[in-house]
Amino acid sequence: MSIAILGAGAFGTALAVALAARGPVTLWARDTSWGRDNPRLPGVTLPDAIHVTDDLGDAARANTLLLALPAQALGGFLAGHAVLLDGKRLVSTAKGIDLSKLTGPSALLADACPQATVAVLTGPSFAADIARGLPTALTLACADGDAGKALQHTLSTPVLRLYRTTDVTGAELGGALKNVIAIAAGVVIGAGLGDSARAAIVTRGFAEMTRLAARLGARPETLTGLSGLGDLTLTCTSAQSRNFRYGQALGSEQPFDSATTVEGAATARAVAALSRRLGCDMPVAAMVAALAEGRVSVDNAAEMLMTRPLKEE
Ligand SMILES: NC(=O)c1ccc[n+]([C@@H]2O[C@H](COP(=O)([O-])OP(=O)(O)OC[C@H]3O[C@@H](n4cnc5c(N)ncnc54)[C@H](O)[C@@H]3O)[C@@H](O)[C@H]2O)c1
Ligand SMILES: O=P(O)(O)OC[C@H](O)CO
Repeated sequence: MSIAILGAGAFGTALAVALAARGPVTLWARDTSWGRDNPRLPGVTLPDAIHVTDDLGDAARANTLLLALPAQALGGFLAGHAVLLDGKRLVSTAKGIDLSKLTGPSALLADACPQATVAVLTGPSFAADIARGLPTALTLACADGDAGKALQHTLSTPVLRLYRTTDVTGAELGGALKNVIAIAAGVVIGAGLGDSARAAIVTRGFAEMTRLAARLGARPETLTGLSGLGDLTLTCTSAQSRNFRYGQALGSEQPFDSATTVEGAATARAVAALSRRLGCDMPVAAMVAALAEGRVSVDNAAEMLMTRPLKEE
């Protein structure tokens, strides 16, 4: 099985390094001027088994293509290149909800490439950890059980352990929504509101993650698995997380580098729109969207969440 990774950001590059332990991998980037040392993944020199190219036609000759692009870039990329990708095994690593279509990456792929086998790779995993060969467990979600099993075997290594599910909706929503809650957790810590408040926002955030996922047809056990609770735990507790750090900057009114990929900010806006459409209460996500757009202050956001009507858990 030939494998290519489309997108040489931190995660695409780390996956290439991990999979190169099993055999040749092609890594496609728009700009390859960095040679064998990608500034998106500092301290890692690419092994020889990785063929780096800026020729998408060359990369798309592989039969398994991992799309490691940010969620808000995926739709535009597919609009330009779907014809090269259709009929392949396509695996998205994006953790977000597309703002214009209000869908996850699997629907974008299926719409653009109707003959493709579509899957999602998600779960708790920092690119730097994967590139260092640290043990990591992920979820491979594919609606076609047999195709999912084949992909699980193609993409697992001795240190990259993939579990599989057919619940693509649940897996991709877990990955998208945890980024929103991680921003909220970062805000709490950045604003000095304390660890107890962080535990509260993560738990209530998880409640609304499961509520929205259920409304969209996800299975509850998927949300308590690696792709949901697992990734929520990682992202809300580690300063390695860009979403968490962005939240910390918001909470402490510090500047944040706008070139950093922070999937949860756009996804919070998408979730706010979805929650209005579905009549599904998502107060933490709504507050993250308002904070990211500068519509409320941190003090007001905390007060609004704490003074909502009292209710059962
Ligand atoms: N970094 C991680 O630890 C990690 C872990 C798991 C999942 N993810 C997810 O993987 C996705 C990618 O994240 P990342 O960390 O690699 O981001 P990144 O910011 O490091 O890299 C994004 C890459 O996408 C490229 N890109 C952007 N728009 C493009 C376009 N239209 N066409 C071609 N290339 C384009 C950029 O040039 C860049 O190389 C995100 O959804 C993220 O949530 C990241
Ligand atoms: O750095 P973040 O916040 O994008 O998180 C990276 C991964 O999604 C963690 O699983």
